[in-house]
Amino acid sequence: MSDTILAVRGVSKTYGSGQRALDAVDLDIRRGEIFALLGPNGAGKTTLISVVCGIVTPSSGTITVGGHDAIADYKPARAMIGLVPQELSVDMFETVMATVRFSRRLFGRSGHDAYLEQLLKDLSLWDKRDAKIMELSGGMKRRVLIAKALSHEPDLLFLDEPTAGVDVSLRRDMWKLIGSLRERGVTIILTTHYIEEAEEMADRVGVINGGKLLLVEEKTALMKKLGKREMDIALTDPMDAVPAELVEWHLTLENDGHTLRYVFDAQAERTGIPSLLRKLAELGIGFKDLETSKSSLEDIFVDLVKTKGVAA
Ligand SMILES: Nc1ncnc2c1ncn2[C@@H]1O[C@H](COP(=O)(O)OP(=O)(O)OP(=O)(O)O)[C@@H](O)[C@H]1O
Repeated sequence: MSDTILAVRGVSKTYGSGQRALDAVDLDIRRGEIFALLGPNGAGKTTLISVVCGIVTPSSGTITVGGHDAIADYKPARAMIGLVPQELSVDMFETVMATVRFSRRLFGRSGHDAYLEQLLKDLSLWDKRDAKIMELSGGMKRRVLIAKALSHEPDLLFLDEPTAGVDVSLRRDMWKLIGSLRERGVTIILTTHYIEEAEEMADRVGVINGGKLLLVEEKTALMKKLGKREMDIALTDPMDAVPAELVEWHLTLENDGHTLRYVFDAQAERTGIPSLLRKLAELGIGFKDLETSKSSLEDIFVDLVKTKGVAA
């Protein structure tokens, strides 16, 4: 079994309107990973999902899902995919069970109620199986969309903005749920505006903007490579300005002059910390505490925006 479940090669899409939504995208998704596709509004995330799912035809390029050509061999390719769309796409008057059963049949799979029962239980929907969708809360409706997408036992699940507009506790529930899906062996691609979400969930992160995939990296490597560290020096006596003798460290004064902040490259061989501390001692500047912190994926994204021109 190949390790690559999805291969996107040179895929471009120009809509009839002339809008170029995807520009020569290459992407390999590994079996079993959680991949977060990060990008601002209009970056091309939904279009990328749509071409893989056969909803939008690419202008050029090829897509292979589990070895099947997603265009020439559409049916088996599509059967391997579950799609949780951004918007609610269910019949409000149907019951939960009828909705997932219908979805399963659409893919030519019948019976196997044991699977659906377990699925609804995993999604905490079993008690609501006979309720009409319109009677459910917003969070439950989202879970129905996931149940629907998983009804035919796909290998690859797309979640388009899984937590857009949901409150913090529901977002955390959703993250837990996504984690448990991965444990069941489902490969997951999620799109998100929330960097926190990518940071929490993803094994790898792709950043897309203007239809171009700007970067694909292991999340931890990305954070390590592009990460900066901060060191806050809590001063014994506050100061009005950074002394001229400390100019080479580009320090900033924070916290009403009580804290000196030093930002340094976590990967650099020389951090500059020992020499800075020596200099402080030389100048007789006393401090009570030193605290270092790592940058988040959010800081990294903001940096990328600056250096690669990703419009945030
Ligand atoms: N059916 C369409 N016809 C014409 N242009 C479209 C169509 N769908 C999307 N676009 C355009 O293609 C570009 C990419 O849109 P897409 O929906 O893929 O972005 P996105 O990253 O999913 O954005 P969001 O985060 O807002 O959902 C945008 O400029 C959008 O206006």
